[in-house]
Amino acid sequence: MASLRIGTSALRSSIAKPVQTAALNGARCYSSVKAKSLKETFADGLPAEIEKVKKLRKEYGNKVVGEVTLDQVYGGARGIKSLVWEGSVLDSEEGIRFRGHTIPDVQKLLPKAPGGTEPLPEGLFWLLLTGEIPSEQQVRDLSAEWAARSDIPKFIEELIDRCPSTLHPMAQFSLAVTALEHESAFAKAYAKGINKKEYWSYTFEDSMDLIAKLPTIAAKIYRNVYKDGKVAAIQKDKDYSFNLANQLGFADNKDFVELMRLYLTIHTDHEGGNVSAHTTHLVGSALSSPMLSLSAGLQGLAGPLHGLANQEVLNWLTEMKKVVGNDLSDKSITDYLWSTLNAGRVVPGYGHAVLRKTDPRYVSQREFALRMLPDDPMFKLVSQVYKIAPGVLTEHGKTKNPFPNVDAHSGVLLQYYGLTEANYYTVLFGVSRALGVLPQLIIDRALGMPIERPKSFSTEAYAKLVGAKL
Ligand SMILES: CC(=O)SCCNC(=O)CCNC(=O)[C@H](O)C(C)(C)COP(=O)(O)OP(=O)(O)OC[C@H]1O[C@@H](n2cnc3c(N)ncnc32)[C@H](O)[C@@H]1OP(=O)(O)O
Ligand SMILES: O=C([O-])CC(=O)C(=O)O
Repeated sequence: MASLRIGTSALRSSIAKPVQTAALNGARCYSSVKAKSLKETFADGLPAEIEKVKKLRKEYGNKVVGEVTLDQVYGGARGIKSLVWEGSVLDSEEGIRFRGHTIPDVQKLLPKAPGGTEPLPEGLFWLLLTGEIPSEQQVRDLSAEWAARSDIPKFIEELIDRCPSTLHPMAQFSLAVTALEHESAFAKAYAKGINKKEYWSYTFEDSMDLIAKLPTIAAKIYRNVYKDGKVAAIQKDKDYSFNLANQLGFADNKDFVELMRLYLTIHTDHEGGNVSAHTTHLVGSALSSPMLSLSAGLQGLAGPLHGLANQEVLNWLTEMKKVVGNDLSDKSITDYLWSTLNAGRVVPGYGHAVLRKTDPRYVSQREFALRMLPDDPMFKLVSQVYKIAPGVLTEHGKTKNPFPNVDAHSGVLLQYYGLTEANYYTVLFGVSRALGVLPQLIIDRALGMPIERPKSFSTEAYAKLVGAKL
């Protein structure tokens, strides 16, 4: 472990040098381990990526990729192609593919922990950033590197300690991530004045530091709000998900640790247009640091139509259980669904802006539940809602997608293992989402993506544009 620490600090100090040297220095420091480092892998692939985009734009830059209707402008920009996102693409019928791989693919292909069954999210981070499936050694090295970078500054701990327990965990989380700005190598280097070509290297270092520190921050919030405030130290020889589970206080159950590995893998990335990804990208496009960019993304994730829906689902199911008791008949669930809809509320965990079928992230969690907790009463309730809700929502006639999304299932798995505090759930989603949005931020800086600035018009101006008289 000592050699790793030397490796990390040397890697950090190397970032003031030209990009290629920095990457090679990083690799040399890990030479005892042999496997090619993540930074080196990314740096090696970068010239070809830059060339690919340059060529595409030179040869096809003036091709039309779509048209925009007035309804799309007023309809939340649904379907408008205007973003570049390399890590994943979402198909409305099939669901997410990470660099071309489906969820069952990554469950099969990505390295697991010794004796484990679920993929390690470290591997998905590697895949999203480089497009390559990492070797087992590369994933072990990444776990070790994140563990080595995990210490959080004392003032961040004190900041979290000063938050009232009534402040929502997501507000505490984004507050702490914002305050990590203090540690940003990118912001410090930019203030000194650096060449644009070096932006990605500092963004990489900040992203690695940020990800490494999230479990301790997330656990501190959980332990402060719901337990005794004490957080276990990071175990430097363990993987990221084990450490998060351990710091939360649940690692004595190896099935919960496996759940964390699955959870942190599938919640990472959902192409670029969702609120948390788009916000992180947008804020980052102004060259705000990864810390400020992620914090903004987390604040979007904290909305009930986005990530917070997983909290809403468990609270809604708990309320439903109080009303229906053990009566899980079709009629009883149908009536409850209609009572929600007739109250002018949405059915949380159902519907999606892009998906038109059951979310494969829901399916993978359902499969986990069928294996691990088939008789849990709350899982039975979730299954019965899955059977009834699509029909009710179709009859209701509003939602374009009556099927469940990822958030319809996650809380039920967490509560089964004793993590029952629903208001905390979105923090776990946020830890995972960091692993999805930060690779793109590094790619944005490496490709020299510009500040984002779409055009807006007033209603009067649009009316004029379409030839309408108001
Ligand atoms: C990680 C994630 O972010 S996954 C999404 C998590 N969010 C939820 O589960 C919340 C419940 N679902 C929803 O509110 C929506 O389906 C969203 C926000 C996910 C997608 O929104 P949209 O793309 O606008 O959905 P859509 O085009 O189908 O909406 C049309 C109408 O159906 C309604 N609708 C959509 N989903 C639902 C639902 N689950 N229950 C009731 N009504 C719904 C919309 O509110 C809208 O009503 P309106 O015309 O009165 O405004
Ligand atoms: O894609 C979306 O709009 C929402 C979603 O499921 C996610 O961000 O994971």
